[in-house]
Amino acid sequence: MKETWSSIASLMGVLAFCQTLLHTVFPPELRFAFLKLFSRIFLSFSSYCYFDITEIDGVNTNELYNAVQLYLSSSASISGSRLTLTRALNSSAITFGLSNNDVILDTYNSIPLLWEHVVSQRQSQSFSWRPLPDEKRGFTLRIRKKDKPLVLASYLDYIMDAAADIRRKNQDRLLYTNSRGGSLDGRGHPWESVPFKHPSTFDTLAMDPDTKEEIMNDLRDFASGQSFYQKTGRAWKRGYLLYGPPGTGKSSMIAAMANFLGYDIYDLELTEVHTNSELRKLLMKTSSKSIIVIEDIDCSINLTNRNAAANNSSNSNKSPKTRHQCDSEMGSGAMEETGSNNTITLSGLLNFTDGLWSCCGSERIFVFTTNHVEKLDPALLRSGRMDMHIFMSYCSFKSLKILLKNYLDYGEGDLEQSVWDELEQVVDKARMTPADVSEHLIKYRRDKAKAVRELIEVLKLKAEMNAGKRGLELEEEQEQEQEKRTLVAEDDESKLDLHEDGKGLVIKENGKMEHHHKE
Ligand SMILES: Nc1ncnc2c1ncn2[C@@H]1O[C@H](COP(=O)(O)OP(=O)(O)OP(=O)(O)O)[C@@H](O)[C@H]1O
Ligand SMILES: [Mg+2]
Repeated sequence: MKETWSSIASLMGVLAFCQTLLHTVFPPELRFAFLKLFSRIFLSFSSYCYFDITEIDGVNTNELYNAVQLYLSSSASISGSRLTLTRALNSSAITFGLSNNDVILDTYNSIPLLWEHVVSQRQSQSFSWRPLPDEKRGFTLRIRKKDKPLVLASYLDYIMDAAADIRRKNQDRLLYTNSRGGSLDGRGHPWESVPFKHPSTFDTLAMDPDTKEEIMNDLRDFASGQSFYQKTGRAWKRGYLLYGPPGTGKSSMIAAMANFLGYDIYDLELTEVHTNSELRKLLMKTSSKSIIVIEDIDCSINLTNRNAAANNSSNSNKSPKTRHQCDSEMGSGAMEETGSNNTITLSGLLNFTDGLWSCCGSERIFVFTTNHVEKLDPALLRSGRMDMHIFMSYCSFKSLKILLKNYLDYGEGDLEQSVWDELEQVVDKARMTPADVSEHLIKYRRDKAKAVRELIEVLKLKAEMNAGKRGLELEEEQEQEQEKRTLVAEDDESKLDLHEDGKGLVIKENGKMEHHHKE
């Protein structure tokens, strides 16, 4: 018995010695290693496993941390009573997040997941190339061990996607331009961006409501059609061609599309791009969920001569050549044809929108605008390339109603029926663009009644002018017809005409008639 006690006492002594040794002799790193060992033993008996997602991973910012933060900020079931509020640069919305050391319960496929936001003070820094924040932040995810495969397989991807969506919704759209052509900046980007705050929406757009609805449905189907595009083996992209006279709302429509879908816009200035490969580079640097716009496509490039273009492109594909070589090979004829020393070709552009390269991202919309659709090559118009052709026309009665509602807040019952009738009668004949009409409404918007009166006057005037013009055109046409007829008659007279008229032979030559009586 005495021996047992003495052995216990000696064991205690050893333990106490170990503890003192641990605190005095062993450096903190070793103590930390011991603690880690103990926690590992503890965890091996626990039915949970833990994932740490730290804010800074080595020297890089951990993207997953930001994504989790955003994702959790969208969750309404935050348990803590203290929330952190943030507003990012260029953002119009405020997001809230978990406060320090707060927890939140999430469920995914009916599996419970517990998130904890762990914040601790960073120990005084040794030398570092990059100063680190004073606080060490991270999320710890606790899940049941048996759910681990599912979380690793899809939950984290789901969080990344959800965070990207939230970011897009919170952040203002961006408008990118390639003002430097296709050349790259210091960070290897060919695009420059500015926040895009165009107020145009489908509500403010004056056009036929049925067409508008059709376009909106088309966009909706496109944005939610990932599985459809995958199933049918098509690249997830769509092309729209907007055509019509200047001031009919083509650019406004693009802005409305971007605002409707929450996409960024890449405004491609084709005249600044010099080669097909530059064009391809630009395409590769566009992000998904974006609208790539080429305005006034008929003015940007000579798009009518596809064969010549194809030859040029195949020439330039054979071996890399300098611009100078290429230009001299193209010869002055080609230069005159394109109007500049641009070597972008129609086939290059078609590859850009349609070829294999167009699939290097997904969920992208191409929009081309033109005032002269008849000038475009049929290759550009064939279906599959430009899926929807949208004609933006002069202001119709339906469009006018939208403009009156938006600018003057005049609905159906706010004006007398006779006024509506008057407007309806003249608006089509006036052939005024929505831009002209809205200019008028803005001018007199302080006096609404006057605005409508003035508008009717202008519409009538334009309608008369058009009718006059049409009258003049008709007169001109008639005159021309008359001239033609007289020319034909003169022509007929100049011919030799022989016929009998009962009394004898009549010879008609160059307008002169001779009678030869029968003997
Ligand atoms: N359909 C429309 N609905 C509402 N506003 C319009 C419409 N069309 C034109 N506007 C007004 O006219 C202005 C010019 O329109 P916009 O720039 O969209 O015309 P566009 O068709 O792109 O012309 P262009 O062919 O010259 O580029 C816009 O700022 C907008 O206020
Ligand atoms: Mg425009």
